[in-house]
Amino acid sequence: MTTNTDSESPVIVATALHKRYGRGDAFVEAISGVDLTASSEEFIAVMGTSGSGKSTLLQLLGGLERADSGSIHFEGNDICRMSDSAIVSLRRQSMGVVFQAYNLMPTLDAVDNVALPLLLAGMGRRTAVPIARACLNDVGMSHRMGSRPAQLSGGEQQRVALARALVNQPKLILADEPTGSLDRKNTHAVCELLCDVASTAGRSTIVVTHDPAVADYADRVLTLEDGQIAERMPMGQA
Ligand SMILES: Nc1ncnc2c1ncn2[C@@H]1O[C@H](COP(=O)(O)OP(=O)(O)OP(=O)(O)O)[C@@H](O)[C@H]1O
Repeated sequence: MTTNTDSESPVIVATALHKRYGRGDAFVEAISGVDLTASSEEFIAVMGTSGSGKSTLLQLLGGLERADSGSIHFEGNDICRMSDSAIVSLRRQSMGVVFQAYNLMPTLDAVDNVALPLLLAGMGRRTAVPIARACLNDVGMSHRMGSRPAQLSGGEQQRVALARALVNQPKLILADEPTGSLDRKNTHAVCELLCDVASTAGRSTIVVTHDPAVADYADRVLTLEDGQIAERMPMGQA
């Protein structure tokens, strides 16, 4: 059970974000004055037409792209004012990122793919592998721990990618079209998993999606239009 304080405390707060690509006359205002607060245990879906800035927003929140102005407060830091190396450490420690293209290492089996972030963070294999196994178990992949990505279906690969995103017990999960290449059944299975992992105290989950079926699982849907938040809809009114 969660207290009000838990569910109301923000995990990440982005203020007045702007991001422009290109220069001179040939620029695109990808994000134009976005404010976003994500609370503990909140599952936010970001929707909007192609080119409206969804992926850019997610990349800014994850520190994968730099904002031109604004601030992003997360874990006591302003990501917009951190060095690249500090952002990489913060992401490794406290964020889990999932993409439509699962980005799994083709030569590694599922366990080693999931253990990789821990190994990169300096953890020894003996400690990392049991944690990776537990995460694979959590996403229903305990029977395919020794399989390499090419031996797994799209839905299974996405489960492994989700397990990898969860292995560092992140405060923030950022997912860009995590169900984009999945069929209905696997889409719902991955959404159920995302809902489960989203309901962890101190954690926010932000998912970019075109799929209304995914948005149905969210606590809140933000719609981007030309780099700005057009609507804020509590679920049930979407
Ligand atoms: N690296 C880049 N260089 C130049 N322009 C970019 C770059 N990345 C994105 N853009 C532009 O910024 C705008 C927002 O792109 P973004 O990928 O964030 O949109 P999106 O809503 O995620 O689109 P989609 O749903 O098609 O993935 C688009 O006009 C896009 O062309």
